[in-house]
Amino acid sequence: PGRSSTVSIDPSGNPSLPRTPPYPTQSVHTLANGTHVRLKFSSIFYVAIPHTCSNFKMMALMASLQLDSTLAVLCLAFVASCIFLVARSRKDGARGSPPPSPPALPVIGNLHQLGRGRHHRRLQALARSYGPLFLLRLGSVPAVVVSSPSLAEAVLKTQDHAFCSRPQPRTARGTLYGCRDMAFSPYGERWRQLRRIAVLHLLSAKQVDSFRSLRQQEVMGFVERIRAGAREGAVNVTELVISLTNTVISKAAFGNRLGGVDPGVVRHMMKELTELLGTIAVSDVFPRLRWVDWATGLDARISRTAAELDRVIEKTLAEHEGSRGNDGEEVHDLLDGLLSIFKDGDQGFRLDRTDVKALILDMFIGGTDTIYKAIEWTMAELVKNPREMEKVQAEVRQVAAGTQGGVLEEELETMSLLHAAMKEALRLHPPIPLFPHESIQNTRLHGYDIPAKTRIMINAWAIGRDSESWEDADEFRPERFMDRAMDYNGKDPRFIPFGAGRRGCPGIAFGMRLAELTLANMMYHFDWMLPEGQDPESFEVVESNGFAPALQYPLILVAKPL
Ligand code: HEM
Repeated sequence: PGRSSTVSIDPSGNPSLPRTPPYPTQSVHTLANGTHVRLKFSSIFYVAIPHTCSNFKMMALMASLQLDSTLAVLCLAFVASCIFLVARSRKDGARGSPPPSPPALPVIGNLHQLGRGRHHRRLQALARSYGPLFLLRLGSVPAVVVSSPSLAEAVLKTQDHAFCSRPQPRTARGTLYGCRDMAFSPYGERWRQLRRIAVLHLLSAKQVDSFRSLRQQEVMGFVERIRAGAREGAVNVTELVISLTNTVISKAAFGNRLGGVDPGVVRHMMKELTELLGTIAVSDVFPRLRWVDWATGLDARISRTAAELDRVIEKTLAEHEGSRGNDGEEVHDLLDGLLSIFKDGDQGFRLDRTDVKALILDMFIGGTDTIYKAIEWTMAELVKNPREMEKVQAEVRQVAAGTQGGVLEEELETMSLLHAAMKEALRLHPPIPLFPHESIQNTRLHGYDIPAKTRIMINAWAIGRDSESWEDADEFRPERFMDRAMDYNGKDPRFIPFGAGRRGCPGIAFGMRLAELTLANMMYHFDWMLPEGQDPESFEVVESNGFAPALQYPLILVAKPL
């Protein structure tokens, strides 16, 4: 008594029942123990009871049997649908919902769509058709291309915990001690420790400051070489700038203690290393075809370069170890700094000898090509836009007026037009136009599923020319940076020549101090023009081929001393 239960059975299961109810909507029965039972028939569902059953117990039994079998059918259907759904979701999980992708060819996938260089341009064109996030299959390797500021922000900042690793290409594994360096290291505790050491001990503001007189001295020498060259005719600016940046990096890393190795050999080795690192090995895109790298001679080239590099660095290391302590333990160069951590450790982390060598190579890889390209591109754009050059020159000459010997580093701070011209050149020509990351876990980006270990290529070049972010995006207009508090740190995803987030470039200060000081002195000491027969309108600022292009032809200019 007081308790009731409802049993509903759809009569449509029994087609012999008419749909309109000729049945009572309720009936009351008294059971053998005297309990009264009120049986309600829902107005929607009717209990299907064969006419032959007059006894209530029999009716109840029949009803419960029907119920049981219906429930059993329902349960079976439910379990079956669950199995189906789980199976489907597993299948979907494996495939997920991938980003859109251009049609791929069998075996090579989308490799043919990358072209033979200037990949950033081809990828920008593909982004126009497939959107700012699309998937390529490079041989058997999936790679997602990111081409808009908002997606770059997601990859480099908001979701950078998922996208903070790097692929380890064959050439980097072969030359950088199995990617024991920082730049190519997979994300993890080792990378964190290396990064901390690099940021605190190699590239900190204090360390960068400590190289001030080195920069000043080398830039003065550079000015003198231009002056000497100008007396002969036009000057090969590219060559002189490359030589300057190499010398500064080499002296910052090793001082003058090269262990008897000729500076020219160091320069040659680093050139070979950067060239190799810009090479895509067949096994990078077809991991099963390792033998092709051997057959094409790439393996031999990698081994030769690695052995030669190791020999050179071992010699400089030996000389540094020999001279340690002879000068009152004063740290002079980056290798000295690394050796003290090798010997004494740092916050419980001790570098081994291979770590020291790999980290010092990172300084060369990071700094050599990038700084010279930043200077070369800015100079080329200023020559192409003489009115902008005049404005920068006027500012530099006014700020540094009366300074003996040229522009000093402390004077750079107030040269806002110079900074703006440099930023504008880096927006149009980021020295690393496409930089790679790798996902470390399955994740979702922009509504698409990205599996772990997918390569992510950030097209900084396309982002710098995004027409929604930049008016007349292909024009060189430094004034657009005059009233924007946009810096190199990547906080604004529209401008990321140095990347951003936890893998962002740690060498910004090191690189830009040298680049700005060099450019300021070029502006201060000389008037620049194209050689006779060329004019700014017909002068084309064209990229070379390759993964990280420079100017297609060396920049040859006439320098008129002030
Ligand atoms: C104009 C000069 C430079 C430019 C445009 C530049 C650009 C970049 C870019 C785009 C990245 C990748 C960022 C990312 O993945 O989010 C990077 C990483 C890196 N750069 Fe630079 N760089 C410059 C100068 C330097 C210098 C002078 C050094 C060292 C002396 C350096 C050392 C590194 C290192 C070690 C990394 C790897 C960081 C990591 O993976 O944790 N860079 N740089």
